[in-house]
Amino acid sequence: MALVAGVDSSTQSCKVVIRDAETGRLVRQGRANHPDGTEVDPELWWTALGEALAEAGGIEDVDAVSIAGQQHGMVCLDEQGRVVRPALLWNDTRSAGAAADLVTELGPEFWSGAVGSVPVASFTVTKLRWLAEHEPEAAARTTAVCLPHDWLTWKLSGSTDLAALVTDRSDASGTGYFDGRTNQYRRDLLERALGHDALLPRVAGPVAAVGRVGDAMIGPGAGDNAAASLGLSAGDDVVVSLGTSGTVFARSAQQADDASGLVAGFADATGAFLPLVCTLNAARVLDAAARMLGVSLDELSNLALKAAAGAQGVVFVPYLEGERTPNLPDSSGALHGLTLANSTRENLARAAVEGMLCGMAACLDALSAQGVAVEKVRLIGGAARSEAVRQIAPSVFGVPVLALEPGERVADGAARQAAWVLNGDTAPPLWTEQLAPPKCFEAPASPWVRERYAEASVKYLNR
Ligand SMILES: Nc1ncnc2c1ncn2[C@@H]1O[C@H](COP(=O)(O)OP(=O)(O)O)[C@@H](O)[C@H]1O
Ligand SMILES: O=C(CO)[C@@H](O)[C@H](O)COP(=O)(O)O
Repeated sequence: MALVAGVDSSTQSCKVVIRDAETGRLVRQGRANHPDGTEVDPELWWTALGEALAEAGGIEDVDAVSIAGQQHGMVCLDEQGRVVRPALLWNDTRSAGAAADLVTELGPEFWSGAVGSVPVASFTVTKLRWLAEHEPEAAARTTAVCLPHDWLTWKLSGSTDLAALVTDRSDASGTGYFDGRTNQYRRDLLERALGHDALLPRVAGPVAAVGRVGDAMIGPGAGDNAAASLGLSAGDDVVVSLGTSGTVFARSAQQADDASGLVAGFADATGAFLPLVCTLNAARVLDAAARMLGVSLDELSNLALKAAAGAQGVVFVPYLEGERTPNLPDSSGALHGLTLANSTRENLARAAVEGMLCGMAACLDALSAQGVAVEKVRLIGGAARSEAVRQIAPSVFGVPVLALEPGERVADGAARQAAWVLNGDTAPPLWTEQLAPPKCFEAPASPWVRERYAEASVKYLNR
């Protein structure tokens, strides 16, 4: 039996699944935590990967491995391949001013036309501009720039040669200096941001073997959302992922071109595209609400389900990390509409779930405005484990919600890519044993919840 390993090096943790390459049956798994914070020494990801692989029983008997990871993070390397400074993650908003400058210099239409997306603080290109302006010495020492999954793939291969750095289209498309239509880097945009050219990872095709670790082939890997899309075989369904980030995406034959900046024109992991909308506030909104109420996440879910839709007028505006969609990097969260009568633990719990979901519903609207049909959604990510989220989501989204058994969809997608690399077929393997059929949640739409949220959230912009 051939085995494949898939890795998800995500914001909060590193997860590994080892599956049967032919059927997709889960054989072993492991995980390890990442540190908190939006600036992280990449060595800590490497340590976590080692721990997660060890917990999964190692990869000595594995035939192929692929690494997926959080998108956009800026990993700068010097001439010797050493990390120049801690990586700035996708949810670090210090480059919001740099993003605004880059958009003003060239115009939003230019950006969406050139690279499919109008950069916000999450994009690598804005972090490089921030580096050039605030840490010019570190910018000058930057010989190569890569992304979290590229760096881990390189480390796993054992190479120290910068020329061996490799990425894939999906993650390259989140940099802000790669055009997924031509599959070419826009070095002019890299130079505009960093102040000089730099070595960038080679962009490998979706099924290229890019190296070896022991006897195992290494696949090109992917950005985490693209890996989830590959793992789910979601067809035309729209996916809502509720991890640290909240993302909404769907496969498409065309690169998005949204000059409003709401929809990012990313590439997927199969050679197509993945229009995507992303918030900074998803699962951690529920973590924060549970902390405030002094309850577990399961208790938070029970409380939320005891309150009526609309939480008797309480609105939780969820901009706890600032926000990316809408682009409000300096905003903060708020509890709105409290009265003596509605100030209950149940309403607060419900408002947290509804607030997070209303943020995602706006993302669904943005995707739909780009021509993507939103007839039902597939729910994944850590917060999709919450029963309250599963039951309330269809009423906020206004469409049925398909929820799978809890699992590691990004790591699964990376494993499926590894199996594809191994068998070299024209299409990814059909993994009959991988996914139990999703459970469908339906509920009458509750548009007044979104209306009340819209009224409340507008009062807290940039505060
Ligand atoms: N039962 C649950 N209810 C709500 N949130 C949950 C539950 N289980 C896990 N989570 C949350 O999911 C998040 C982690 O999800 P994950 O998709 O792994 O995030 P990331 O990929 O960004 O690291 C954490 O914030 C965690 O608290
Ligand atoms: O920035 C984006 C997508 O553009 C995020 O989706 C990151 O890729 C982080 O993902 P999670 O760790 O939240 O899954």
